[in-house]
Amino acid sequence: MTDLNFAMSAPVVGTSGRAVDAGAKPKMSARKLNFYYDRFRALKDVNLDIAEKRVTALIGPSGCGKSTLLRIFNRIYAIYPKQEAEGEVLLDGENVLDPKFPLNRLRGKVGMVFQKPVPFPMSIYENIAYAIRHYEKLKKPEMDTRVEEALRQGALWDEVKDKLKQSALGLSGGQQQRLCIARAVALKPEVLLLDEPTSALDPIATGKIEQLIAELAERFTIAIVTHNMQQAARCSDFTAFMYLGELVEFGETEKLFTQPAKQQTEDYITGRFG
Ligand SMILES: Nc1ncnc2c1ncn2[C@@H]1O[C@H](COP(=O)(O)OP(=O)(O)OP(=O)(O)O)[C@@H](O)[C@H]1O
Repeated sequence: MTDLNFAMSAPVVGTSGRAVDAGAKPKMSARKLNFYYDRFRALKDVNLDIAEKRVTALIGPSGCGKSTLLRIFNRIYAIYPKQEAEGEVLLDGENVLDPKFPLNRLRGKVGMVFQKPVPFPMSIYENIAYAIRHYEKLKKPEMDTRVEEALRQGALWDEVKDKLKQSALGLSGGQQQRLCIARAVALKPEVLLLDEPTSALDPIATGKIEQLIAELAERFTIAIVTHNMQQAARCSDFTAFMYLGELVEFGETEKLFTQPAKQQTEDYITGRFG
């Protein structure tokens, strides 16, 4: 598909509860995006818009290229040999794949949270402060405020405020993942990429992260890779269904799950394959 049309006549409230209306303008866009692991073409001419301050879910069977696509959005692949992207990824109109777009600037604007929580082996406070220090020089009281703000945004403050000096490795898996989200939002990014952020968590911790995603969508543009279709339906405003490296269908989540336009999408969401 070529361009996405966010301009709709009447405002619609999506399954996430947020308005999916004409106000959803593209924040990040993939244009004719191809990706190669050496000679293997993992993405094929992908065109996709990620709407500003909305949640976009990437779904599809294992190996279809969801994580690859997410990893291109913050150029994380660039550290690996023999991995190459062709085409463009526009962030507010600027091509972030252009080597002239500084990596540090990109990482400041586009944060990422991985499947397995990866807190640094240091205190809860330092996990946040260490990330901030990479970008900003703050005095102690300002840093304290920023750390608190980030932990509040990560919906973790109340649980950790009395043990900020304790090791982050002592937190539960769900708390560790919220810490990783707090660490990402502490840098005040514009876009948050979440790569299966709940796949290692139990249903209660998953519920907390989903609630957190809904809160964060007020401030950030979010793209989430998930295997869990109920999660995509609950959390996202737009959904992209991918298959074998191609973007098969993209649209409002509610529509895609209730009236998919393509047979392949219908087969996948009804569990006929994948
Ligand atoms: N480092 C790599 N080297 C070679 N091929 C890779 C590499 N990483 C992924 N691939 C291949 O690229 C394709 C897309 O993989 P990707 O991890 O993006 O899929 P995915 O949809 O995220 O899958 P999953 O849901 O299983 O995580 C797959 O065929 C995969 O085997």
